[in-house]
Amino acid sequence: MECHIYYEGDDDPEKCTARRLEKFDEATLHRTMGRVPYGVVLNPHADRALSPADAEDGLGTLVALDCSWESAEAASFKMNGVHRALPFLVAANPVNYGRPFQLTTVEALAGACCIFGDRTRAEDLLEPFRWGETFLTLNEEPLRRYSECVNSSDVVAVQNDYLADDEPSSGEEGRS
Ligand SMILES: C[S@@+](CC[C@H](N)C(=O)[O-])C[C@H]1O[C@@H](n2cnc3c(N)ncnc32)[C@H](O)[C@@H]1O
Repeated sequence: MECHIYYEGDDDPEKCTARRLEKFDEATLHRTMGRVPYGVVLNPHADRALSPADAEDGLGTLVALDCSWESAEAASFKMNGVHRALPFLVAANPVNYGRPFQLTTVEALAGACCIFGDRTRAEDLLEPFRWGETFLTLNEEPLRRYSECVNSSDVVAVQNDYLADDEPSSGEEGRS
């Protein structure tokens, strides 16, 4: 699975996972939108959830946008391709540990590889990060279940199990 990243360069370079992926030859960074190849674009604003059915449409290419979350608005995702949102997965990085949906670029790419059944590629992507393995451990069950789905509707049905578990039970709201 080829990984390409459109790099905005507006986030803390010390914590930027895209630059580290480039350093370890795991992804190609692009600073010009026109150079980003066609592929499955990991876009949290997309209407449809990523599923194994998208693997072929992306022609073996995954694309992410590396920028700060402040600038990751819908209009920023102008890359050419099949736009898909990742289903419920939790972050393992120290900044957003345990938070669902708001993943780093490497977590998003690795999660997508797992959903496409390419666990080895996911492990290679996460290898340069000290918390990389934790991402796979934390999300072991949902990643396996998503990878066994046929299409986006199935993925959303599985996701609903985790969303229900993630809601605070009555009486817990407001507790610190
Ligand atoms: C907003 S950037 C933040 C990058 C962070 N500064 C880093 O160093 O990794 C994260 C990117 O990963 C992808 N991504 C993260 N969470 C996602 C989700 N829930 N669905 C789809 N793509 C997601 C998107 O391409 C998004 O732009």
